[in-house]
Amino acid sequence: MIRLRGVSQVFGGRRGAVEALREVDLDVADGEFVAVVGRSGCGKSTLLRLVAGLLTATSGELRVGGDPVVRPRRDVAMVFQRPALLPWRTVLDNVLLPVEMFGWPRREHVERARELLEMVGLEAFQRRLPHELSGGMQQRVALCRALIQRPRVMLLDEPFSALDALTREELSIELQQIHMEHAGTVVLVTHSIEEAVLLADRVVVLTPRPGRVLTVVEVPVPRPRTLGRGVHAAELARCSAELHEVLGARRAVPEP
Ligand SMILES: Nc1ncnc2c1ncn2[C@@H]1O[C@H](COP(=O)(O)OP(=O)(O)OP(=O)(O)O)[C@@H](O)[C@H]1O
Repeated sequence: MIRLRGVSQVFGGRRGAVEALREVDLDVADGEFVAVVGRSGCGKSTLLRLVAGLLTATSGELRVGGDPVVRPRRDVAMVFQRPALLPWRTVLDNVLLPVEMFGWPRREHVERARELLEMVGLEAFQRRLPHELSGGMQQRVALCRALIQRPRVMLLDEPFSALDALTREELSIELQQIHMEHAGTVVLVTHSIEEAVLLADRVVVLTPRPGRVLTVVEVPVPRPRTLGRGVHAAELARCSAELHEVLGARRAVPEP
């Protein structure tokens, strides 16, 4: 589904070039959930923006569903750290925004938008404005806005990092449910190892800038996964420990 071969990204700037990614190879299968972790500035968001077609790679090959990525695609949706809802539109109309942008018939999609809002517990809020909602509720609306596209690929760029710890856990569990029900391919950028291990089939660790794939940790735990003392807690803890070790070990290496 997603295939990166030798993908490098160099940003030009007045104070010199910044090499964000170097020769990244990565495959993400249909329906797979992959998390990307790494130190701040290692190129995680850049990687997502490349897959989304918001940026063109300096070099290398990038394909989604077999096609080279040259621009944003309708079957690839992205959710950012901030929900970026339009403040003057109701919750329902925010969810329907992609429908308008793509020129799809509104009437056929209103029911689907309501179903999505119901799925995340916001059916009673569809006529409210974004400022009447908490941060967690706003991010749920942003998830619904992405899902209305029926994307084959969801790209999530630290979607829960601005939320408090409990809301973040709640939304992680909801995201797992969404992935199980919609069976799409998901790439999640996160700073949280626990979140990555709870949600992902594989966790890709990038090196500090320039980002390269340092290692990939498999999480061989069936879903639904639970936080805390579930039957698979020991296996999830083992994966977390492995990732902490890999990321910690890199910190001990002096920067060149
Ligand atoms: N448009 C741009 N122009 C110039 N440099 C950029 C641009 N976008 C990103 N960079 C640089 O590329 C590097 C990687 O940035 P990126 O945002 O992808 O990292 P990240 O791993 O997502 O960071 P964080 O975890 O802090 O969000 C950084 O050094 C950043 O300053």
